[in-house]
Amino acid sequence: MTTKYKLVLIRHGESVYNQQNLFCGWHDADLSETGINEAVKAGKTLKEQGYEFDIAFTSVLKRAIKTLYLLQEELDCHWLPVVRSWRLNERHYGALQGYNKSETAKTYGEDQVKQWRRSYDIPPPKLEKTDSRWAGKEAKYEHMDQGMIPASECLKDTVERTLPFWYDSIVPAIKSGKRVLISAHGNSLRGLIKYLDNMSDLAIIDKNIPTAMPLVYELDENLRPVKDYYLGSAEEVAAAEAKVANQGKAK
Ligand SMILES: O=C(O)[C@@H](CO)OP(=O)(O)O
Repeated sequence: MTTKYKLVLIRHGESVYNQQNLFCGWHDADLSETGINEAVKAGKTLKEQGYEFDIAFTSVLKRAIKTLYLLQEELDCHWLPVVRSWRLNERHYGALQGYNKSETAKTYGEDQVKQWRRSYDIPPPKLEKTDSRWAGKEAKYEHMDQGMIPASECLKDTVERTLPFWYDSIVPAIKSGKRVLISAHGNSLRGLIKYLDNMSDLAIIDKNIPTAMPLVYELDENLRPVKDYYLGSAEEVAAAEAKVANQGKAK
């Protein structure tokens, strides 16, 4: 297999919800100061390593949009066409959104929290339409088919709504020779990676994505991965992955 295309994926920088260890999902949390710095650092790394892009894709959540903008600042490519879609949003965390992950582990147990966070097909408890956190109340989802607004999602649900966007919008861009950058979220990217790497439902459980660390996928002509790597040292990546995994511990 030889590399024909390079795709760069990045999870947004640390958000204020990540900082406070709260389940975030579709809540539109902003970047924290650390998250801003992480995104700037990632932009500098891409610049130093000579990465250039022709198009970018992101979600409709500001932590991913702002991360992308900070990369554009560093790469001096503000002109880049940017396509935003709710289909790249974070996995919807249902009624858990806004709750502290460690506190939730203390109440329900670490195993239950790990199941909610990482099982492939068990969704967290649903959010009611009457709840003030219901996404249907937000302007950004006004034009969306209201029946598509999730009450909660497991990773399988997330994959099912992300892949149509991959096939319809991202694949044609890659195949037309455009250098693609995707700024998204821990779980929307885990879903995409599961698909690209053909990972089993069990294997994906232990995959955690660090904030704002560029992940390069080299793809062959059929868009199958030839290799993938983070633009960061192995130690840095391992520490950042462990940090994400440990967020669900009771502590
Ligand atoms: O809270 C969330 O929305 C996600 C990403 O921050 O968290 P987790 O890693 O627990 O799936």
